[in-house]
Amino acid sequence: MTITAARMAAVDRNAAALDVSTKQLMESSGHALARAVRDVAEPGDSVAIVAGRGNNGGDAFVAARFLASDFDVAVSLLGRPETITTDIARENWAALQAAEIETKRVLDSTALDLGDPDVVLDGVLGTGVTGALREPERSAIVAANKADATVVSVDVPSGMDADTGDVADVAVEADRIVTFHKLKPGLEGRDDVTVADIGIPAAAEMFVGPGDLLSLERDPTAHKGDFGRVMVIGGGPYTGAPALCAQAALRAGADLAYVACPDAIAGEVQGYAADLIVEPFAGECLQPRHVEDLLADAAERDVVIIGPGLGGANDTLDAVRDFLAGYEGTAVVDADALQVVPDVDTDADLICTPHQGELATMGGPRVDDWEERAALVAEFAANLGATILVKGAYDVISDGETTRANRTGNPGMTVGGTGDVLAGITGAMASTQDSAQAAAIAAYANGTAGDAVVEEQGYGLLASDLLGAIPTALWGER
Ligand SMILES: NC(=O)C1=CN([C@@H]2O[C@H](COP(=O)(O)OP(=O)(O)OC[C@H]3O[C@@H](n4cnc5c(N)ncnc54)[C@H](O)[C@@H]3O)[C@@H](O)[C@H]2O)[C@@H](O)CC1
Ligand SMILES: [K+]
Repeated sequence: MTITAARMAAVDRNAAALDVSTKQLMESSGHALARAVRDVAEPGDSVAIVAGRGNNGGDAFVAARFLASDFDVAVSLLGRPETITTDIARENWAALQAAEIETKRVLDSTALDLGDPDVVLDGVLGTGVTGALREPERSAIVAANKADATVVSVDVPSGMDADTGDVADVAVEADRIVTFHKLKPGLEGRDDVTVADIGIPAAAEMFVGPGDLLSLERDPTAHKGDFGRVMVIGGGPYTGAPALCAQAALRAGADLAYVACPDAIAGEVQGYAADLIVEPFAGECLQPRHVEDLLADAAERDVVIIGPGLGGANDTLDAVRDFLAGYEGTAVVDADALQVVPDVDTDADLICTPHQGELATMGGPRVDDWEERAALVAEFAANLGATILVKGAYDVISDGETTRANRTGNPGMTVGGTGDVLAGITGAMASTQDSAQAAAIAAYANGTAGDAVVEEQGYGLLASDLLGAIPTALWGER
């Protein structure tokens, strides 16, 4: 199992939210590095530590503190201490000064002199490298490769892309690599790598947390359409459900939300919100005769959400079946529409959002213990070939490969309509994220919105109260 740089940053942030700070992780990283250096060095050997200004360098500062009593340690910082990019790395640099451990500042590429060390510890660049190599980092990498020393790299050999293993320019030729938490994809197949457990709790990966929202950062050059055109197919016996769902999609950042609904209720749906683009079809409920037109419209949109307020009439369910059979994009399936999923033959990428009763109707597992449920839902999702988000006190999300759980939300959210809101957020997320991640973020944000509303006003929450709280849940405090 490997982990990408982006996922690692998310897990790190989730760990911090679980009260395991990045500084604690850095301490573990530095300790693991010091152990690796001890394995290749004799007491009294000289150890040249080359550190960049990010957390990769911070790990190396910690290692220096662990090694200084038994080795001849000298730390070279590539740049001025004021320009160290993170507080925790800067604090660990300060700790070296306070302990009177030998440090040097390398202010230009010609100033780096490693001497003739027995060991070089390479903390120049880790997973945070971006763009072409700059100075003095580039020269430091070249100097490390020239040294007649055993080279130990921190996390990844500096200059290498951790996700791909690509070296665009030069990279440190490491004899040993100590990587943290999990193997990085770019290091796969090498026999010189140690994976160090740095104390990240399993919960930081299992439970959706604020780190999962890091992928929602927006590029300032984005334009209309980049964040999704979401189409809700819903309504008939109910009018509020599709309107709530489509509004939630907008609050979750979709650019445009379309509601395809029977013309008998179209005016009512539009009346709830001017922001919606209502596209009526003839009659009082969805029927097979509407499917051809809906498929043509859906092909122009990024994501479809089918189910909210549709009802469970036989011909409506037939229409859902026909629609999914002909659709090839991403579809969030909710409410009555869920029951057709097990026997539909489709090329669509489905995200099903059942509560536990609906999951049982689909032929899925019904167990009380959430961890047991998670394992069974993963199996069920794999067999179905779909992503499933099972709503509950602990929401479970799985695409059969990745399984997550969500703990946000509260008993006030058992009120009608919150599921429509969740489906809407899921649809918006699915236009920029892969399906399992979209569902995970949606569950987290929906619950966070509900928690914010209840904190402010107490119970008595309406699903429509959630709408205004969605943006802060997604883009507020990280
Ligand atoms: N995410 C985690 O959970 C943990 C990460 N840790 C360490 O943190 C590292 C990632 O730290 P950061 O995100 O601070 O990033 P890095 O330390 O990998 O690199 C960022 C620094 O490099 C400079 N830089 C970036 N691209 C450059 C280029 N092309 N040429 C020259 N300089 C360049 C930046 O200005 C910045 O100073 C990991 O590799 C690992 O060593 C550990 O501290 C423990 C926990
Ligand atoms: K490194």
